[in-house]
Amino acid sequence: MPEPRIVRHPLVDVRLTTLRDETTDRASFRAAVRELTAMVVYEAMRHAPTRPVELRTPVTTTTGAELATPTVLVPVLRAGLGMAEAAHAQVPGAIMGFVGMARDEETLQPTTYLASLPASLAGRPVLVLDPMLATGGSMAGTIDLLVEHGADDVTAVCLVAAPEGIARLAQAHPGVGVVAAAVDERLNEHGYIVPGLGDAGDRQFGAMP
Ligand SMILES: O=P(O)(O)OC[C@H]1O[C@H](OP(=O)(O)OP(=O)(O)O)[C@H](O)[C@@H]1O
Ligand SMILES: O=c1cc[nH]c(=O)[nH]1
Ligand SMILES: [Mg+2]
Repeated sequence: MPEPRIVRHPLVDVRLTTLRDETTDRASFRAAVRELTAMVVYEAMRHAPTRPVELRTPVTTTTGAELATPTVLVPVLRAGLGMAEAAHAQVPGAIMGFVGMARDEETLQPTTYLASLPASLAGRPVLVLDPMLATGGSMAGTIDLLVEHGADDVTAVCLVAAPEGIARLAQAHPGVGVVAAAVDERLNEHGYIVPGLGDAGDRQFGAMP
């Protein structure tokens, strides 16, 4: 597995601080998720191949660029839904699939409740969007589904990752790259990232009953 790519930038640090602060309200939290997603997706697309396009400016003709292969974005519900629109704004031509995963907070095992994906993902770069990579179970399970659909070029795009999740993903899917805004210290005994930001789904959308 390639080394995780951590986006280092003062504007990233400021947004992360907003996310980590327990006094941040839900609307401000969602706004920081969107802003940070734009930065992390920008980095995730750094090596995307382009092809030349000829165009006219008001002054002359010139050569521009367009993405060579349509990207597929896959937010992992619920928390990844907050990243979807900002990622799509960065890559407007992308198509989007959806995976729903919920982690049992006792066993830490994820259950899939939704998989809406293009029939074939072969040859298409796929960015999986989930703010939290904790034990790595949800991300590894999502990528299992993508591989079943033929995916061969997958990047996990996260906001906060734990070393444990990165290691698990490296073992389960060694070809998958990780791009994140931060790699934190560790998981606690409840499987939460430390220092982390709490439950990214609850902080955006409210606690489930
Ligand atoms: O790496 P893991 O240990 O699997 O944990 C990470 C997962 O936990 C959170 O989702 P959660 O299950 O809380 O669902 P939610 O987005 O609906 O809150 C998060 O958004 C990831 O999907
Ligand atoms: O810290 C964590 C771990 C899993 N899921 C979250 O939302 N936060
Ligand atoms: Mg949650």
